[in-house]
Amino acid sequence: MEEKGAENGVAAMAACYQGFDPAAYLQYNYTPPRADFERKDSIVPWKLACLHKAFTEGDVSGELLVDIGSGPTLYQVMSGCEVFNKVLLTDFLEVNRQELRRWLQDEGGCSLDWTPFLQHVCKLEGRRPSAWTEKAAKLRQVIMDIVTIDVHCPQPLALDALPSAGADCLVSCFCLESVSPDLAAFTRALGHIGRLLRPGGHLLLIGALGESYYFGGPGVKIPVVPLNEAQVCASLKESGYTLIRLEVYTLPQDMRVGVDDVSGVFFVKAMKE
Ligand SMILES: Nc1ncnc2c1ncn2[C@@H]1O[C@@H](CSCCNC[C@@H]2Cc3ccc([N+](=O)[O-])cc3CN2)[C@@H](O)[C@H]1O
Repeated sequence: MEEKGAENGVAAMAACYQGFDPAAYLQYNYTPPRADFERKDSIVPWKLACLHKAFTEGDVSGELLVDIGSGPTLYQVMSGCEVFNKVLLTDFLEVNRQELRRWLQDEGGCSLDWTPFLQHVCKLEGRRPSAWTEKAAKLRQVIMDIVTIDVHCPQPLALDALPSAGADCLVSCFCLESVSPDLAAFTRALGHIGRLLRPGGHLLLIGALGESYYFGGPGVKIPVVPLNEAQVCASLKESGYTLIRLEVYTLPQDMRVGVDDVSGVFFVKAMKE
């Protein structure tokens, strides 16, 4: 019976995602105030700083970085693209893969201008902001593919998507808790993506704390499993990771803009045992 329940929960979640609207989602979360590069307490600069530090502090290296559940966003690989010469983007929905492909092909039609994000990461790297064009070119050069993923499958990617050695590093932002009907499914998904990572490889995980829903488009209310820090740490341990660092950002009142009920954001750097 338990297995049947789990399958039904995952199928119901997949149905919720049919109304996901990448352009609306980007407007809700990746424009001011949540993406305001002039504000010290804005969420996106905090996330970019966590990722920059994690990718550049010396212990993360290798060939292949896989982004789990990319959605329609690119910010999560803007630091990693300087460390890995192969980056694989993944998402469950074709509409998101198409959004990413439009940026990759650089023929216009993207729903969001990523320039301010690229400029901010250049500043974090001590480069002049005008180097954003070089960073965009670097990103387009290292992204090898944009493929389908389902984190609820024990084998989340197609068998030929990865070399047999696995990925050297995984990054995943706001995906697992937003696609899992409950904590058990979240923990199982962590285990499934862990199988894509070589032993000793790193996981950089960003997610929502205390979130029970978010809008994936006008009127598209998607349920989320509300997590606290202790649950995140316990799930990582149970799924075969060693925690290196956990950082938490608490949303100021004016970052709560009605598109979700997030109370905080966690950043985890962990290593696969
Ligand atoms: N089975 C599956 N396997 C893999 N990916 C899947 C699956 N199902 C759906 N997906 C894929 O996963 C999805 C990823 S977007 C999920 C959005 N997460 C919640 C949202 C995000 C957000 C952003 C920023 C801030 N903030 O404070 O700045 C807060 C928040 C909290 N609300 C989507 O791309 C879908 O396409």
